[in-house]
Amino acid sequence: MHVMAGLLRDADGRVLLAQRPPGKHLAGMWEFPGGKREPGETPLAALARELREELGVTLQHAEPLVALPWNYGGHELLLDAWRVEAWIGEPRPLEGQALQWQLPALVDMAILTPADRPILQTLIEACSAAASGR
Ligand SMILES: Nc1nc2c([nH]c(=O)n2[C@@H]2O[C@H](COP(=O)(O)OP(=O)(O)OP(=O)(O)O)[C@@H](O)[C@H]2O)c(=O)[nH]1
Repeated sequence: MHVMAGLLRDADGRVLLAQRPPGKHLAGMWEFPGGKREPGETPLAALARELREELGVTLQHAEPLVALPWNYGGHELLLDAWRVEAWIGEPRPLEGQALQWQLPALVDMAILTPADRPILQTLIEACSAAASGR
C-alpha cells in the first residue's frame, strides 16, 4: 500500500496536522493530510486528489521529502511524504477531521502516528539545514 502524505506549511513555518477520525486505524492520532494512492495514479496525482478531497485545496507544487516503509502489525505500507510548497485555497476540514497548524519543533511527537514521527524529524532537520545554509 502506497500512502501519500502532504506537509503543508504556512507563512510562519507551521505545518498542518489532521486528526484521524474515530473508528479508523490509529483514531485520534494526528497525521499529515493524504491517503492511499489508487491504481494507475501517479504519486503526485494521488497527493493532489487527497488534498482536494480532504482540505479543498488545489495543489500547485510539491517536492518529495522522504518515503518510509512502515509495518503496522503485519500491515505494510510505504508512507511517501512530500513537502507541499504551493497550493490554492484555504485548507478546510472537509471530512470532519480536526486540523491544527503547529511549528514542527513544538509538535509533541506522542500525538503523531508512529510512522509520522521520523517524517516530522526529517522535516525539522531539512528546515534547520536550509536555515544554516547547508
Ligand atoms: N493519510 C495518512 N495516513 C497515514 C499517515 N501516517 C500513517 O501512519 N498513516 C497510515 O496510513 C494508512 C492509510 O491511511 P488512509 O488515511 O489512506 O486510510 P484510512 O485508514 O483512513 O482508510 P480509508 O481511507 O480506506 O477509509 C493508515 O493506516 C494510516 O494510519 C499520514 O501522515 N497520513
